Amino acid sequence: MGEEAVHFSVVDAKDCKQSAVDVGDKTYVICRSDDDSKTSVVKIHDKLTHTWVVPTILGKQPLLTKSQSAIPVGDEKILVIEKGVPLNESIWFLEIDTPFVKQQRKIKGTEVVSWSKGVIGVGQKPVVISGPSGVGKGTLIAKLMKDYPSKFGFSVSHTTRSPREKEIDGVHYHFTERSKIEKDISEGKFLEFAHVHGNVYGTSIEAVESVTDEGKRCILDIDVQGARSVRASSLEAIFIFVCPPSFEELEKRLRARGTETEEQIQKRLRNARAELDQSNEQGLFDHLLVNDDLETCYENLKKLLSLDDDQEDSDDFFTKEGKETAGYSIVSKTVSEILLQSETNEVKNGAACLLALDLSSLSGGAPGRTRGLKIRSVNSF
Ligand SMILES: Nc1nc2c(ncn2[C@@H]2O[C@H](COP(=O)(O)OP(=O)(O)O)[C@@H](O)[C@H]2O)c(=O)[nH]1
Ligand SMILES: Nc1ncnc2c1ncn2[C@@H]1O[C@H](COP(=O)(O)OP(=O)(O)O)[C@@H](O)[C@H]1O
Repeated sequence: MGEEAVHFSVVDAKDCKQSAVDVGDKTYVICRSDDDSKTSVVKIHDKLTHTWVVPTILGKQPLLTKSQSAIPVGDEKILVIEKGVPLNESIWFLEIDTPFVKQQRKIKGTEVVSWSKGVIGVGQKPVVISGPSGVGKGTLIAKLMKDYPSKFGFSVSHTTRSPREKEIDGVHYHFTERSKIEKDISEGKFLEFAHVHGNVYGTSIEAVESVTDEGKRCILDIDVQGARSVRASSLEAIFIFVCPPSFEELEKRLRARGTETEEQIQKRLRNARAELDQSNEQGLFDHLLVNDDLETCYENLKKLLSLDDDQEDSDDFFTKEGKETAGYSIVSKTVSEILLQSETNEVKNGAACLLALDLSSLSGGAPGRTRGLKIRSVNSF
């Protein structure tokens, strides 16, 4: 197996450092916008029809501060390395024909591309916790967050419902207007959303990724419809359903909490029956937990989480050199690896001037981050 041809070039235009990448019959031109926003602009040239298209860009975008180098990875995405920023901030994928992009193209009826940030290592799978209103999800999650503040982070959902007395905007929920959440959903900013008890609730991609970017394991408290959507998404998670010991006990807890009107309680109890019915559906939840005695249930939840065979991301390279600020650019591509050359070409603080980026076990992708990147130093070069 030899070297693959490298189809890329970096063109320095006056004020706009741009990369042009050929994939199939199209050339993708990636550059910085003319305004001061430093956001990306993508233009697609169809070599057959000689036409240009400016696609809708989805996903969190890289800030194109300096210049970048780019290379296709298969025919679904383009790897873009942004220069002059720390390595763990510099790796991005422009998805051009992944399943997510294909689906969005159909929905929007326009050409679509999507950014996804590359993350070194796989991290731990997020934990989705569902269950009927009043079963104790919030109580269990609060205990977990209090006992393990550096290990777990809560995905703060958006909702159109009004805040309860002790709820804080940005901590328990992002309380939002219906028109705003609908706009953000249509712009692809949400991993999932659902209409629950008469309101819209949704998990933004940013809510999950800001937790995982901090190196913490993300906890999502979402309803069964939301769990179903996450199952169907590119986010690999563990799904737990919390059940009450009995329906009567559920009703008792809901009333004792004292946060809903009688009408709202009735609506939540009606929905609870449907949620409980779906909890046994095959392939939806990985674990069912009965919350009878709170302490026992909490111990069982902890057992479930530590029994998970995910490994902590203990990639030495990432911790040692992920914060290295010397920029890297792509120099070549072999069958399994992409070689990155340090801009300064110096070996500084033990950092390598040549790195091999292994893309063989990528997971996730837009919407969200692309995980599973592996990097090794090639200092002997
Ligand atoms: N699909 C989805 N459901 C959510 C989200 N956030 C909260 N929920 C669910 O919405 C339901 C109502 O939540 P909430 O109004 O806080 O009431 P509670 O369940 O009685 O505490 C619960 O089942 C939550 O799990 C979200 O982002 N997406
Ligand atoms: N195991 C339990 N036994 C008795 N009460 C509980 C238990 N777990 C939670 N509760 C109480 O039940 C009410 C509902 O719990 P909460 O965490 O708000 O539920 P959810 O987030 O699922 O709607 C709260 O008043 C809480 O203190």
